[in-house]
Amino acid sequence: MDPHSPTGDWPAPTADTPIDATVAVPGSKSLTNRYAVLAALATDASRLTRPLVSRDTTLMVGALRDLGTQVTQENVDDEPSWLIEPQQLRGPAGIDCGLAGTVMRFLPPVAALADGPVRFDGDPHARKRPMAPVLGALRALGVDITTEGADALPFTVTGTGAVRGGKVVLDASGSSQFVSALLLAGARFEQGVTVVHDGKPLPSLPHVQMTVEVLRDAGVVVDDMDANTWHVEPSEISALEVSVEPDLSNAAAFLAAALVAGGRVRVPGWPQVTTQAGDTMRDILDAMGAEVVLDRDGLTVSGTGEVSAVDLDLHDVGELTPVVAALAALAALADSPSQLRGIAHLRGHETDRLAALRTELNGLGGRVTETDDGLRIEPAALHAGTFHTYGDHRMVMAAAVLGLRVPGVVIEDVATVGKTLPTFTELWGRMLGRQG
Ligand SMILES: O=C(O)C1=C[C@@H](OP(=O)(O)O)[C@@H](O)[C@H](O)C1
Ligand SMILES: C=C(OP(=O)(O)O)C(=O)O
Repeated sequence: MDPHSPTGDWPAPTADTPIDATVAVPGSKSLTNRYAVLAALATDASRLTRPLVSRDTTLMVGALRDLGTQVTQENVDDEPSWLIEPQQLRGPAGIDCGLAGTVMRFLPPVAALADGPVRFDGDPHARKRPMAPVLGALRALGVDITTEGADALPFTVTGTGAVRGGKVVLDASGSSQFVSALLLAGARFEQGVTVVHDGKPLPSLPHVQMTVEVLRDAGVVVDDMDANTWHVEPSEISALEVSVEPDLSNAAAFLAAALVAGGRVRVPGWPQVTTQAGDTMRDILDAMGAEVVLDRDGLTVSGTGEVSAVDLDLHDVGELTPVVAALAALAALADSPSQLRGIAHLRGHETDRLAALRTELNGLGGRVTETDDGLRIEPAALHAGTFHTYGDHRMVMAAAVLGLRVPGVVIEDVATVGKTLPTFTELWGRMLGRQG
């Protein structure tokens, strides 16, 4: 947590004039934590420039250190920079996953390569997040895992220093992270790994594509030609020398601000080509009435303050849902409801996001209903009130977007945004021309 960031309740600032701001967004959580895992499994030292420094990535670094990896965190030219030196992975260790899906899913296969027991636990709500498919898959590959109840946190992985590997079939309809987890460590398994997804459609596919791409960057051979099947060849993992792209999903709230308040927001360094799911925000904002321009300097979004209703399938980009739902709730003048579909798996995210968004938006006067696989948001005038955040960083971001237009929105436990963006309130205040 940034020592200067507010904690407790935070009155969300309104936007009294159109915005004209440039917002430099820190590095991607998903890329930072993938690179960190691969660096710990690599043959030599890796250098990550501009990694995200937040609760989720700090937990990842802490866990890798507990497993024996050396991580040196420095600031070079005012930017964070990490030197990650792989060592023989070892137990015993106790890993705090916090509420980070990437830590609780990506590290059990890494712990399986350690020599000794590694116990995993996390925040109270983390014990409710789905884990069974990845634990079952590891057991099928010969790994010893004991749980203390259901197949969820807390559990202990007892490695012997090597994993046989081979083919596993699992149902990853609850989270793409089950697949990514096995692929990230799979090159270090004796037979590599073949992962077959069998079940309802896999969510967040761009995140699996991101995993495949970072593995290829590290010299690993991955076959992803067939749908729902991935094969990782056994091999060494090469050291990485990478600069982390800005987190495009974290950029979503700032871009949304331009649409809601009118004016424009620029995000420098927006990649021309990326596997980040957050890139889809360009199309979503366009559909909601913004003007969106991507050029070599970055992304610029301009809006008039009017938000259009939308019917969107967010299956691939579920992490954008809270901010998109806030935008849809501000489409008060639209003559039709908005529908957000394909996101049943959000019930297993940081909190049950469908229930949380319905409850909190309705608490401000919204007319939101939950469907089997998403949300239906009818036009309604919103009013002041407290917006509860359930330990979910993206609930804070959604509430801040609402607060731009609805006076008197108070965001409960604003510090929870530190899961991925500890400097959120500071950046938000600066975007609005005020102190954060
Ligand atoms: O692998 C990743 O970095 C992520 C995958 C997605 O998870 P789900 O597939 O569980 O939605 C995404 O929502 C999460 O924010 C990050
Ligand atoms: C679902 C998310 O995170 P996690 O990596 O904890 O699953 C998210 O950031 O929206």
